[in-house]
Formats: sequence, C-alpha cells, structure tokens
Amino acid sequence: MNPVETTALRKQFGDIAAVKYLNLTVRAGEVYGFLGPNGAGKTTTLRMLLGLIRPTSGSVRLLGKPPGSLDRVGALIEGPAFYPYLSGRKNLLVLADHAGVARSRVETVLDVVSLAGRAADKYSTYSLGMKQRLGLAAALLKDPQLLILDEPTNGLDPAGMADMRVTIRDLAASGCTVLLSSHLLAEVEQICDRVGVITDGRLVAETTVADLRSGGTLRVVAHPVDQARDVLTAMIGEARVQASGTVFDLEVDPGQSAKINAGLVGAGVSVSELRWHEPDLEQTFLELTGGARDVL
Ligand SMILES: Nc1ncnc2c1ncn2[C@@H]1O[C@H](COP(=O)(O)OP(=O)(O)OP(=O)(O)O)[C@@H](O)[C@H]1O
Repeated sequence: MNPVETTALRKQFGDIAAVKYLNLTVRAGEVYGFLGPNGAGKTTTLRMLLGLIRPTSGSVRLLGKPPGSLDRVGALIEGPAFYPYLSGRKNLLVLADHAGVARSRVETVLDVVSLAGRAADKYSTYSLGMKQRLGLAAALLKDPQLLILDEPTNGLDPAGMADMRVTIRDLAASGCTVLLSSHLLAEVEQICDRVGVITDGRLVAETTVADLRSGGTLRVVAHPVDQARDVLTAMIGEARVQASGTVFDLEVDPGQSAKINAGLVGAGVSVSELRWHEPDLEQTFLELTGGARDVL
C-alpha cells in the first residue's frame, strides 16, 4: 500500500480547471516533492488529499483509506492558527489536549523542530521561521506516518530554510513519509527522493532526483573539427556525438574520458578542453513547465 494514491483527481472552480486528472503515487518512506510554478494546482491538490475540499471527480487514498479523520496524517497547509498571547509550548498543549494526545509528546515535538529553547516565549514574539517550525511541531503531535507540507520553507530566510530541510530529512530518516510542495527546483533537489512536476493542473513529469542529475555529457573541444568528428564517430557512433563548431557533446559515461582523449590525440587531433558537463536541470524544467521561471 502506498501512503498516497490519487486516481484521475480533478478540481474545477467555475471555469478554472485547477487540477486535471492527476494520478499521484507517493511511496512509503520517501520524501516526494510536488514542484510547480505559482498557480499550478499544488495547494488545491494537497487540500483535496486532506479532505479540506471535495474533488470534482477522481479519488484519493491516504494510507489506504479515503481522506478525512486520519490519525496518522500530519499536515502543514494553511498558516496554522495559534494563540498569539500563549507560548509555543502552551499552544501545543492546547492542541494536544484537543487531539487526545499525551502531553509528554509536546516536549518531544519541540525537540524535533529545535524550538525547545524558545518554547516558553509568546507566539507573537516568534520569527516567521519559528512560527513555521511550531506549525510543523503541531503537525507532528499525533506521530504521523505521513506528513503533507505545503511550501514548508516559503518566506523563510536561508538559515531558516536550511533548518527546515534538515528537520524534514531527519523525519524521513525516522520512517515518516513526506509529501511537500514547492515552487523551487533547488529546494526539491536538495530534500526530495522523487519529484512530480505539475503545471497548469497536470503532472508533466515524475522522476527520481538521482535521474534528474544523471545524463550529463562529456564536452570536448577539438580540432581539426572534421578529423575530430570522424575519430569520435568511429569510437562511439554517430548518434552519440553532438557537434557545434569545435565543441562536441558526447553521450558517454564520465569514465570514458581518458580513452576518448587518447583516441583523439593518437589520431593527431588537438584536444583543448575535455570536461564533464552536468545536465541543464533549469532548462529541463523550463521546458516542462512551459517557461515558468518561478520554479528556478
Ligand atoms: N477557491 C478557489 N476558487 C477559485 N479558484 C481557485 C480557488 N483555489 C485555487 N484556485 C485557482 O486554481 C489554480 C491553482 O491554484 P493553487 O493554489 O492550487 O496553485 P498552487 O500551485 O498551489 O500555487 P501557489 O504556489 O501560488 O499557491 C489557480 O488558478 C487558482 O487561482
């Protein structure tokens, strides 16, 4: 059983089709990044997953059940409502009592989000990052198997973002499955195992972050060009040689660079550059999201 499964999930707001036939699968134990530009349909999807709004059609299974009052799902989706005049700790105690969770759990979750040192201070004195961490602490009270986080680092400064990333990875390492949305490619790349790219309500790609990073080329600058092309074609085949002037991009493993260099030099070709060229993730995402620059 996958912790999250949607089938042909769709949401229509009047004339706006916010989510279009979405099939989403989040596997147990992974951190899944739901990446898309502003307005792509991420929040609408997460709200449907949590049963906060009803899908127009299609279905949702969370931990094998329809959405609703699931004890083992934690969420940070809309800015959580806390009492400004109570401390962080007192706010969590109120929530714990309301949810029937043991009060001792409050200290545990304060530790997990590194807020124990400021837990006695009033919520109204917290920075945005601390407010966000308290929101996460609240989502963790019921010791969830699945965490659903909508843009968990939105509005945080770089240090706050880094803290939040570490906390999320730690939670995943302790066995919690995490689904988070983001409009930042770099963030998803750093925290997630797999990524689903959504744009205009549709899932346009789903892949592992490892796969995204693979697939670079060996870049060679060599001349005379015609002779270099002949040697390279003979060595690895025409289909794996892309040429632009004296620059060749070769679809080979990085480990083949020494052999290719030796082949070229041995044939009397002069090699002035030979280096591994990483795949251009930004370009890939621009293409996938129709040029939406706010994912970068
Ligand atoms: N309650 C609503 N009524 C009408 N339209 C809505 C409503 N909620 C969302 N939409 C529209 O649905 C589309 C998807 O919005 P959604 O908030 O899900 O996107 P998002 O990917 O989460 O973007 P953001 O990062 O900006 O929140 C947008 O065009 C939005 O204007």
